[in-house]
Amino acid sequence: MAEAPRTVMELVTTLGTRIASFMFVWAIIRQYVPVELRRNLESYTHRLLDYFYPYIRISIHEFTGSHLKRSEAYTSVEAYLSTNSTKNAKRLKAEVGRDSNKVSLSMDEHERVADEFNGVQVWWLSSKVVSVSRAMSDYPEPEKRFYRLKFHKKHREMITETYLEHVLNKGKEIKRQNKQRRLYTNNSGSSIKYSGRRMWSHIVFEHPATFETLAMEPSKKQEIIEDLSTFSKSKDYYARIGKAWKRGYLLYGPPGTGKSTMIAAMANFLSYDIYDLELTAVKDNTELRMLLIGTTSKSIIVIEDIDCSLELTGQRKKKEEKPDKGKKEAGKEPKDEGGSKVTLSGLLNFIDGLWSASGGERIIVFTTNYVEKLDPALTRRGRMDKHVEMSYCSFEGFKVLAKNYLEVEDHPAFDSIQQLMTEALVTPADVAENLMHKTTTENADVCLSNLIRALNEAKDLKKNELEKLEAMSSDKQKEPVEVEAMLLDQPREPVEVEEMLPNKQAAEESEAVQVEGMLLDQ
Ligand SMILES: Nc1ncnc2c1ncn2[C@@H]1O[C@H](COP(=O)(O)OP(=O)(O)OP(=O)(O)O)[C@@H](O)[C@H]1O
Ligand SMILES: [Mg+2]
Repeated sequence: MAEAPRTVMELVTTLGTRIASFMFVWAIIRQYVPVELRRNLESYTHRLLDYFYPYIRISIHEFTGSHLKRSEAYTSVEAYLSTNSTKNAKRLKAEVGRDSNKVSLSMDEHERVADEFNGVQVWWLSSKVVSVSRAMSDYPEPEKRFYRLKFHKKHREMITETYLEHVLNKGKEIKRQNKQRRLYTNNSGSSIKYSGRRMWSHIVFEHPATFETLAMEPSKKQEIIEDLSTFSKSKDYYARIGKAWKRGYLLYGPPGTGKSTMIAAMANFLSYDIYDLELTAVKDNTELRMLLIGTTSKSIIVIEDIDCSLELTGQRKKKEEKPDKGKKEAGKEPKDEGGSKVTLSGLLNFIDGLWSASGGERIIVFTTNYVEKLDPALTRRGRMDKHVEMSYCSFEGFKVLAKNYLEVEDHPAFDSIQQLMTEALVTPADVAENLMHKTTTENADVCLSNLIRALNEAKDLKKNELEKLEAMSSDKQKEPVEVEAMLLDQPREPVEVEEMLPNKQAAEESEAVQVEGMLLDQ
């Protein structure tokens, strides 16, 4: 037992003597051997050491070449190691990135962390080189920081081919998630210089909507979440089948059912930027193409209220002169004379992905209150891959809103609300409006009774409308005679006659044929 300390002492002594001898010889070499020879000697020594040294080292420098731009590989490794090092490293540094609002942690200089990939152990070291002239110069060079990866040489192939790619991809993903997202809008046509990004102006996108706070059928919500996450992981799949990596969503439903909220939730879920494309401000197809080329990868391109945007709805547009019930505000009506010359075919080309030869994932979302007004060419499958109906509020939807707005998951008023919701049509926006505190003294009980009152009102309204419709349909029995009389007085296009009929949809099926027949007879 007494042997052990003596052996250790001997070892230390021997090692000390060897180091001292080496230092002595090295000092003599430095002093008497010419620089050129010394360099050669160093190089041979490194080669000799490398021959016996079983590890390979790869350095990734912060700045490469003469550019003062940080290397993307370095920042990706930094981001990749941030998660690993927060768990394992003892010395960390905290920074807030230029495009981020979060504090990000990374390894401090000369810190080392281990990582494991497919059962193989690797080590990362963070280090820096300080230039000798740095301290004396008036314009000091920046410190040259780098990461060094060390692994056993028997894993060379796996590390260089698979692990490094994994690190860079993972790092890019983390960087993107930490980045502040942006909401871009297209500038007015006249001021556009056709130079990519200048066509878009942006603000920081900070919408708090998430799928968790979105009120909609749970199974439908889950389907969308899965669709989005499959899409975002399908780079290789899209490349294999030769399709542009994009996905089209058509969101339709009455105002206030959460179409815009859903877009924000999608952007937050995928950490994508949003490009809100105002088609009425786009001069022509060329400008549309330039705008789209100016969008970045991993973004959602949104065209809201597509039915109100330009002459995209084909022939039927001319027929829809009368604003329907619940139609958009005046400001959202299409701009016509002298405005945009974007055509349906221009837009279809864009959706078909001809422009997106530059690759990169993009989601295109159209929203509309009137899906039936859109040209079928615009909505056919393959162009708009997913059609999502955003509908009136269900009881499940209400429960999500009650949790968001009141932090209430159960309440005695829920039973009557559930019953009323089967009898009245209200949008999630209506429900949200009632659940929101109007004063500081309003509590959950008050908000829920407000909602019950609103539901009762909606129920009465629905009842009155039904009664009116019934009255109208009984009047309709006399109509063919009246219409025939009008037609004899003043012949019209069959379409216009259809417009005059109340309850147009039902009339289309049962009576349009009859009226057209009458016209032909004339
Ligand atoms: N499904 C929903 N889940 C959660 N909140 C909703 C939902 N639908 C509407 N809201 C609330 O109502 C407000 C209006 O909704 P939103 O703007 O998303 O409706 P929209 O369908 O886009 O309407 P429009 O057709 O008029 O553009 C939102 O700010 C949100 O607070
Ligand atoms: Mg909207």
